[in-house]
Amino acid sequence: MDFDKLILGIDIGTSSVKISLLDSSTSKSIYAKSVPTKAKTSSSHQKGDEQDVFNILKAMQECLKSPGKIMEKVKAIGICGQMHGIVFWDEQFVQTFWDNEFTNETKKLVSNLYTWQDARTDLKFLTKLPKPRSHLKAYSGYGCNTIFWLKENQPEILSNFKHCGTIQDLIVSILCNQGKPVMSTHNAASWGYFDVIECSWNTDILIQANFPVHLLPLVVQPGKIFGTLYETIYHIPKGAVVGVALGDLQCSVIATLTSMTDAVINISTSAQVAFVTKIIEKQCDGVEYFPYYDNHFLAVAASLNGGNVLDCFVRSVLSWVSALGLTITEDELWNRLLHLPDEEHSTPLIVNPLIFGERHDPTTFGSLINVTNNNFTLSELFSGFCKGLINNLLKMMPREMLLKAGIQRIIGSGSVITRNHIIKKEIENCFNLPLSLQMPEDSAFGVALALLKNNPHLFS
Ligand SMILES: Nc1ncnc2c1ncn2[C@@H]1O[C@H](COP(=O)(O)OP(=O)(O)O)[C@@H](O)[C@H]1O
Ligand SMILES: O=C(CO)[C@@H](O)[C@H](O)[C@H](O)[C@H](O)COP(=O)(O)O
Repeated sequence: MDFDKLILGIDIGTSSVKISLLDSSTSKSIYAKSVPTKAKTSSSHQKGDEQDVFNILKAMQECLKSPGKIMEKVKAIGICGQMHGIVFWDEQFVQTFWDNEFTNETKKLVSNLYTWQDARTDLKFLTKLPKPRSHLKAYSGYGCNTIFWLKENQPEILSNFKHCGTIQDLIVSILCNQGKPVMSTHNAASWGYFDVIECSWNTDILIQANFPVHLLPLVVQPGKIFGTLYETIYHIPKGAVVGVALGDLQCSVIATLTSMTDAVINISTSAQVAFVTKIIEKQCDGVEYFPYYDNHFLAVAASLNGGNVLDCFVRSVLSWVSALGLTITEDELWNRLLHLPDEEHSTPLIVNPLIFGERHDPTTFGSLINVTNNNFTLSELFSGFCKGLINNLLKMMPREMLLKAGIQRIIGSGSVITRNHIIKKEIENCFNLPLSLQMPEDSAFGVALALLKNNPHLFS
């Protein structure tokens, strides 16, 4: 088929980088690819969660290499990714990508990515911080709180680097070869201390608390263009337009939502239930209102327990297998777990899977209930974890809240839903609404679609 104008969407997820090529004349995805980043790296803090930026860039390069000559048709590039996290860099670092020089020397020009799972800012630390002037609270793993912690404990990180942003902001800067980032409200709101209504950082509050406000990027509305591609790479022509980076959460919704009566459940490393609304309701524990588009918000129950919990379970089983002197590959174990026969027990095993706590309740962790002499099996344990994840989402965003908002259907997206039949069935059971499924590269497709919708003139 001959395509005229393509839009490339890139999603920098917590576990993998995904790309999608969207045909601007049909708004359909014509190519998709996902590459695991394997970026988790050791942290100097016991509760830290850090990723190696080079591994993320390498996974992105592998994705970009794969479509080949068709990339010559790319007119615009949209980038989204994991929210809340923060990475620091120097002007020169951006250039190293273009010089193809990822050496130990260039490692000094960029920090690790401190992810949304970083829990070093514990409750004790958070209580010392000023209260943000925003309808959004600032939790552990949020960029501004991580800066507060670094200022007190590792000030050299703040003095060694000139710029900071989310990982997707860094990638936008790299592609345009401009060291200084510009952020969308999606990502700024995910850092905390940002007033979405005023579109401004809480600079006065932050200055009073001796926060290095000079590090905070300029913020613009989502849909704005940041710049253009600096040089031709992977057949993508120099000059292709690059949009300001967006949040993966918002992009997963843009990709899938067809009506205001739909809610979206996305499960990848994390898990969320969200719907679009114009009104910020009185907040209840676990539901936040993140900026979406055009004065609309996303009411979101964002759980810290998603695919990462199943990953943790798989790793535990792998370590038991190895302790017994046996072997099984990780892929084979996933495959077996996803195809174990269903079991019926008069007393089913109940798994409360809160391995990572929740933002609104960070000190309550997981538990097993109703263990009997016949239900403590691999099948019951795995399906218990899967079901527990959905029951936890339901607790955070009750069905009544969805019905009150006029929601009539749930759209399921993210690789963990599309690959896991237990999770699909439990969503239908728990939420008791029709479920429609979308492809796993949803956010990469969504960020490309957002560029098309916000800048139709570029593709006419
Ligand atoms: N081989 C596998 N088979 C099925 N599921 C897997 C496999 N490997 C990882 N997963 C699940 O996929 C999740 C990551 O999904 P992914 O879409 O790559 O995440 P993200 O968008 O956060 O980068 C993991 O947390 C894990 O639950
Ligand atoms: O944490 C929130 C929102 O508060 C999430 O919805 C948001 O999507 C974050 O970016 C995720 O935590 C990371 O996404 P993913 O890698 O699990 O796809």
